[in-house]
Amino acid sequence: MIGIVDYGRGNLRSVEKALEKVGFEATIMASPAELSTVNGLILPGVGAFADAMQALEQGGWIEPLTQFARSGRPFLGICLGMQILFEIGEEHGEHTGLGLLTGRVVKFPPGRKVPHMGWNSLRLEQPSHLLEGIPNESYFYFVHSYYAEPGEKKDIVATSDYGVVFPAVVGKDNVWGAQFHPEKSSPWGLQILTNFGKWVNEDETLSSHRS
Ligand SMILES: NC(=O)CC[C@H](N)C(=O)O
Repeated sequence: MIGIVDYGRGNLRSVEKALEKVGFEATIMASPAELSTVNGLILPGVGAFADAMQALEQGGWIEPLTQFARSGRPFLGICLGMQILFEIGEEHGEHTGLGLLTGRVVKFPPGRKVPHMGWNSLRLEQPSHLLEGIPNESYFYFVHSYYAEPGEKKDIVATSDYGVVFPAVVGKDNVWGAQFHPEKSSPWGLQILTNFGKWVNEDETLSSHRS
């Protein structure tokens, strides 16, 4: 079972529907107490960095999400949900993120229209389970004005180019993020959700972290 974190800032239904479409059961979770019942987690997000972190804090999510990431179970952040995986966000001042990945989230430099909105292609930087079967240069749907600058280059799995080459997919161990919206990026976004769902089903860390 895949949990979708409901902290009042997400495109929850579209993520749930997309997962169902590709044959995976998902549950929208309004409380961190439910984290013990899921084998994989999706953190969606729409809006501003600090506001999302505040909403997570108010909902009592921060420590439980950190524990979940430590448990080794698959964790995927989408769009703003990916950005807040990092240590610092520069949207409207500097704000602390979840710090599950090292690095910061910065604004696109002047000279291009923001938000970067619409379809853009992906360049695969390294092989990964999450992007298995995704051809190089396939298109995904983006809406964002900020992008991640990971502290570790090896966490960059795929990039896109919007005048500046930025990470479109990041990942380290079990913690992954997509700057685009896989749930709105048929057909290849659905392939990514399929890969994630398969990974969740194959993962066996839940039983050892259930206590
Ligand atoms: N679409 C969004 O919610 C954007 C997330 C973030 N505020 C950004 O601009 O990058």
